[in-house]
Amino acid sequence: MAPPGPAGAHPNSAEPLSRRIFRKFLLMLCSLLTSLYVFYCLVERGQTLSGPIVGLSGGGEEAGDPDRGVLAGGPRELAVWPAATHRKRLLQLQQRRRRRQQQQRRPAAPRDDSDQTVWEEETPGLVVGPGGSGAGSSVAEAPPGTLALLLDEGSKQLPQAIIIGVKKGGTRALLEFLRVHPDVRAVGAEPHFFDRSYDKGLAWYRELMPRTLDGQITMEKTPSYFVTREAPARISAMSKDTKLIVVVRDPVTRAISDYTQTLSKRPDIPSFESLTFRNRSAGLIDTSWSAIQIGIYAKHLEHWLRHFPLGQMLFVSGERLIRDPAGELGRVQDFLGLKRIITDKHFYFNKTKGFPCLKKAEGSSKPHCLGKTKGRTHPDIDPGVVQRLRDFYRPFNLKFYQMTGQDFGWDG
Ligand SMILES: Nc1ncnc2c1ncn2[C@@H]1O[C@H](COP(=O)(O)OS(=O)(=O)O)[C@@H](OP(=O)(O)O)[C@H]1O
Repeated sequence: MAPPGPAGAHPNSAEPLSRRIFRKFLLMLCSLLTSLYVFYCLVERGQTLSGPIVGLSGGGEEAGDPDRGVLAGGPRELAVWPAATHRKRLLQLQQRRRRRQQQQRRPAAPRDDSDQTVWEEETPGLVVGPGGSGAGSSVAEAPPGTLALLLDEGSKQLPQAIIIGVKKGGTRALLEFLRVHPDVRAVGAEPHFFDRSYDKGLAWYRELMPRTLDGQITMEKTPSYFVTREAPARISAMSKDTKLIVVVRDPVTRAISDYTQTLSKRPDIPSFESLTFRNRSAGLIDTSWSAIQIGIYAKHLEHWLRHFPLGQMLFVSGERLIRDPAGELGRVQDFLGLKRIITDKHFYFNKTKGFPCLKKAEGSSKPHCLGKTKGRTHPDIDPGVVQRLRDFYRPFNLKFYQMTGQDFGWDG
């Protein structure tokens, strides 16, 4: 018979000491293994959802940007939007790579009839200081393997949509605003392929394009296409499905804007009034002057409609693009089959500039207005000459309204 134990002692207290120690050891081992497993799972989850992204972004500009549904809050949002976040980061990396390529390709002697000279100044984040933008500094922190993998993603495509005009219509503003959309990738400079460089071939043209991922649209803008006779047939030969966007503006203001640009580069040119007329006393307009000729929209449109159905063209009002950029961007996103991501939350009116600006430009967290060559002060033009031009354009404008089914309101 075993000796009685102390009062209240456990019935198993008779168990040998070594066995009790072994049981305790087993228990501790189990808890240790469980903790290790839980810890491992947490680390795994963290890496899948945010590891490379957080590592690359170093904090990320997306935080608190509910518009894109990316990184709006904590782990729950990460769990919901990992693909979108990854994609956004890819975009930033690709953008940096594109900037490097564009800087290498910078045109040696820009022509004076386009905004090629200023696109760089107007392309947000191109000049990256020592600290770099959010995207810039993040690239430097990326593990080399990850970076190489990310930079190799996507491929260059011919554009599926082109802003074909019109010069001084507001084409740069439209492109810069559209680039905010995560599914739009656009070349910054004007390629001038279908008017000046067609002989270089489509492979050359494609090489100018940024890389895109599945579902992203490649775009470019060259406003002179709208008035280039060969452009409709050439674009149609590239793809009959190309979507065409035309930003139009009151042709009289457009002509003055065009003249103002030329004047800024060649201050010694004759006055607007004298260039307008072939014979001033007879009131005969000089339609061979490009500043006047470009504004006869109905005539140019006729050429396009021989190659493209009207439904494949979108006419954006340059005036509304200034008054209500989000409204016009809504129409453009619908036309391109894009989710309406760019909304009024993306814009603010900059009183100093006198134009709407972006709260955050593509790949940047800073506000961005277009450069000083956009929104120039126009010279005062003789009101009689302005009236004569209004009379000249009226029938063409009415024809253009009929053709497009849109009244742009330039004639009262
Ligand atoms: N948000 C914003 N900021 C600045 N400027 C704006 C904006 N939206 C439209 N615009 C108008 O765009 C006009 C220039 O048109 P483009 O970009 O098509 O010019 S260009 O053909 O590419 O040279 C430019 O013409 P000017 O005012 O004559 O300089 C502007 O009126």
